[in-house]
Amino acid sequence: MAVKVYGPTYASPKRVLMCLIEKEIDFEVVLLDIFKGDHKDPEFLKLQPFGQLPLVQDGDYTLYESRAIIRYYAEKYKSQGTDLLGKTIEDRGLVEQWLEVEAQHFHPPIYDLVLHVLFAPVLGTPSDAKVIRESEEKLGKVLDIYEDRLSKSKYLAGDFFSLADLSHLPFGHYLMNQMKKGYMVRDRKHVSAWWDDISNRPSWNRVLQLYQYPI
Ligand SMILES: N[C@@H](CCC(=O)N[C@@H](CS(=O)(=O)O)C(=O)NCC(=O)O)C(=O)O
Repeated sequence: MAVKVYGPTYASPKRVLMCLIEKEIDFEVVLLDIFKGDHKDPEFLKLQPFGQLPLVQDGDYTLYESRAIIRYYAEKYKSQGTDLLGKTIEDRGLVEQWLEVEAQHFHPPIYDLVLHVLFAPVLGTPSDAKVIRESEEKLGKVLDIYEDRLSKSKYLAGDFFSLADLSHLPFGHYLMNQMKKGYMVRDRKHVSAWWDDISNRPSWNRVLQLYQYPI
């Protein structure tokens, strides 16, 4: 039975879709419309009490939190498709480190930029120039650390593409495209080369081809 992925058009679920494609795992999707409040429907909340996307259903097994889901499938199907976790426990430690860096340091400022630059005009919520300025400054400092790391290592965890790199694509795509802030990457030579490498993977282009972002 195929894995069911809820909310494929949104950014966080795209982490899951790319992982499933890299691991050659069949999936089907359930389209939901956040702007219509589908994710706050009582029936959905029974499955995902935080009312966020993605959610996956794999038979009787249900999982949410995109980074937990990609770790689960990368481990469950370690010997199938692309190895996204590295070969040694030391590799794995670095994959986990950079996954956490993405969640704790890269994601918060970029998420604030997405909300205040892209979603605010559509939702009629405030677009706070101070938040935008501070988020860009925070993200710039994070990308400076990435520039140093990627001057010594082709990918974040080492010489292999991993979940850590994959996890950056859905919101990095917003930065490079819809938000028109690609200069933050292009001004950093090694980050720029890394972004071109990971964003040109056939799996990511397949995700973009199948499921357009709502904004
Ligand atoms: N930590 C969660 C965050 C998921 C999340 O924020 N999803 C957004 C959609 S997107 O920002 O990823 O495109 C959502 O459901 N937002 C609706 C809401 O938070 O009410 C994960 O990684 O799965």
